[in-house]
Amino acid sequence: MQTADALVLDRVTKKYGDFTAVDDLSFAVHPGEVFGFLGGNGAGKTTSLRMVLDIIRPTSGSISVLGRAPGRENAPFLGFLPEERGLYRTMSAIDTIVYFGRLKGMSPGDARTEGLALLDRFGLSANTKSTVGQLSKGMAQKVQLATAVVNSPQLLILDEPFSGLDPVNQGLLEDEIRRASDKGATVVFSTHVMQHAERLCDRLLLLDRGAKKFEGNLDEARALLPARLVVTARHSLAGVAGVADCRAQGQPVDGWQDYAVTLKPGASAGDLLEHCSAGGIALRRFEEHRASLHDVFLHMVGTEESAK
Ligand SMILES: Nc1ncnc2c1ncn2[C@@H]1O[C@H](COP(=O)(O)OP(=O)(O)OP(=O)(O)O)[C@@H](O)[C@H]1O
Repeated sequence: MQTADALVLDRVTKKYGDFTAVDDLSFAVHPGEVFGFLGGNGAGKTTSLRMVLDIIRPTSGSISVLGRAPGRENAPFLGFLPEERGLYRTMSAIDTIVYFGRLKGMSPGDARTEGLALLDRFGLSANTKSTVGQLSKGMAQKVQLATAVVNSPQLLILDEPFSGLDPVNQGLLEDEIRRASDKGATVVFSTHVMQHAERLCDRLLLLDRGAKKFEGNLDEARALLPARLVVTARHSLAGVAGVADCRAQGQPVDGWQDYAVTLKPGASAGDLLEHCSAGGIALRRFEEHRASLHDVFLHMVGTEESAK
């Protein structure tokens, strides 16, 4: 196990009775990375993150958090936004943040100073003394985010942080993740919304029914899907090296026909262009369609439903 990694799961399994929620899962998150933990409903994301936080214990396997076993002594270095948001409804916003800062070993003064700065940055400076019960759901969620980052954690773990936030606050959260990363923190966040992962992640892991389907960066994820292009040519590209499939689309115009082209695994659009020019095949349009993470997810996990 590499202790230099911020987080390591080594062959971790979690069973509930006969049901395997997390299945022999291994991965490592490198220091300073923004790491996306992706999977559909019930994939095992929350279960895995709870084991990292020592809220539940693995059935087998081992976990290293900043080079140590999971446990309370990691609290000063960690930030955690749980999936179930839950704060004391009668406590004020600032007292809530100070309370969590104290739990993580901060002095009351430091926690208060940082808490006020966070509330200001999150647009809640007028609500510092409002009780959590008086805040809207999205506002309360921002207070909870503040409790996670108040101690400037080395490792920030966010479980479905975007759910329940409007688009403006989703943007604010993305900024906050980038800010933590710029300050040197390692960030792990779970989501089933691929667009956030696409914008933020250095690397990502795709989990399906408790098991790892993929670990790597975005380009590596996209390379799992065959490249697709739309090409306008005088003749079909079927038979050209690297082409798996070439289908005419619509009717030809002045002898020019649109084709949807799918390449063989490993073949690139650049190679196809070279083959066309070497073979004297005239082209009018040559557009590569980059696979989105959503496409990759559907390809790896199967159903449209699980991507929602
Ligand atoms: N305490 C428990 N007892 C029994 N089964 C559980 C328990 N906690 C989780 N599970 C099961 O483990 C599986 C993984 O759940 P988990 O909450 O980790 O998924 P998730 O990836 O976070 O899903 P979601 O995106 O829906 O939150 C689910 O099938 C769930 O029903």
